[in-house]
Amino acid sequence: MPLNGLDRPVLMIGCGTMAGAILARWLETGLDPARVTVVDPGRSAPPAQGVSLLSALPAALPPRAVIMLGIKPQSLPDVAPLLSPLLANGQIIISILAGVTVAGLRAALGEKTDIVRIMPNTPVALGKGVCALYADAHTDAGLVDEAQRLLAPLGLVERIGAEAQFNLITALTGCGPAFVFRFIDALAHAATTLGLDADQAARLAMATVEGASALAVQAGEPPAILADKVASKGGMTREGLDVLDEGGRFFALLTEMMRAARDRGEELERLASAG
Ligand SMILES: NC(=O)C1=CN([C@@H]2O[C@H](COP(=O)(O)OP(=O)(O)OC[C@H]3O[C@@H](n4cnc5c(N)ncnc54)[C@H](OP(=O)(O)O)[C@@H]3O)[C@@H](O)[C@H]2O)C=CC1
Ligand SMILES: O=C(O)[C@@H]1CCC=N1
Repeated sequence: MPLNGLDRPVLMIGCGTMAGAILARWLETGLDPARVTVVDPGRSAPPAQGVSLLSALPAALPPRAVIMLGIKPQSLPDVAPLLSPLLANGQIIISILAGVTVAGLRAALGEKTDIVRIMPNTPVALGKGVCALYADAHTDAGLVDEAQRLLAPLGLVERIGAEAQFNLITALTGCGPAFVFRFIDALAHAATTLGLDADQAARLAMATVEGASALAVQAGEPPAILADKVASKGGMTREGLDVLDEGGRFFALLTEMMRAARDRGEELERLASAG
């Protein structure tokens, strides 16, 4: 069965952590590996059996290919001049590059290119990711719908109306898993500092975050209310929450964290448009 009824060839240019996670999920949900070519000079083996691996772009690209840009934003100036002459109508470019706008991609790849800009995150590997999607009016609407169907097995796909919000959304969802991983680590570290065995603390922190996330998703109540429900009157939780909440410092710290990530996106955007 082709993935979501799509029978296009898939070309992945750069297949590291993020594009690799997308590919893993696509293969798990029915993408035929024989339809996939990965172009990645850094790889010594294809990411999965049946996938073709090239160390450089081929002389020609299939006319109806889905072309995923999985390189770092800093590699675009090297890749774009080689890719641009190979592009033709009917292909879809899907870019996962942080801080590179659709206009920036068109300037690099050609004005007539159909481009869908997405921001995935690594939990897509489990079908539990978030994938923000943006396309402008120059991209064929049918191709955008096709891209959206292709992304559906990755998790929550949300179409973004204003590209100006993309860097902030990237800070929340693209970078978000790293922030959550750090929080899990911090929970475990705190318990270890106060006397728990490190392995046990890591195990218990992980299971607590997994359970709390699952409950938050299906509870039908906002997380703030769920937190209050854990905090029994006169009990332990409130004492802990009061430390986090003092003077709004936890919210302030996370706002600072997200601002820093968002601002780096804006900086990457400026660097990309400066060429
Ligand atoms: N990591 C994440 O969680 C997320 C990343 N992104 C975006 O994904 C993109 C990739 O990030 P990430 O996966 O972390 O990075 P990686 O370094 O893991 O992946 C990039 C891959 O591209 C390869 N590459 C470098 N130059 C070329 C080239 N000229 N042609 C083809 N392949 C090339 C790299 O090889 P080599 O290692 O040899 O350089 C590497 O395998 C970035 O644009 C980032 O903004 C978006 C959302 C989340
Ligand atoms: O750190 C980065 O720039 C990329 C984009 C979002 C997650 N990783």
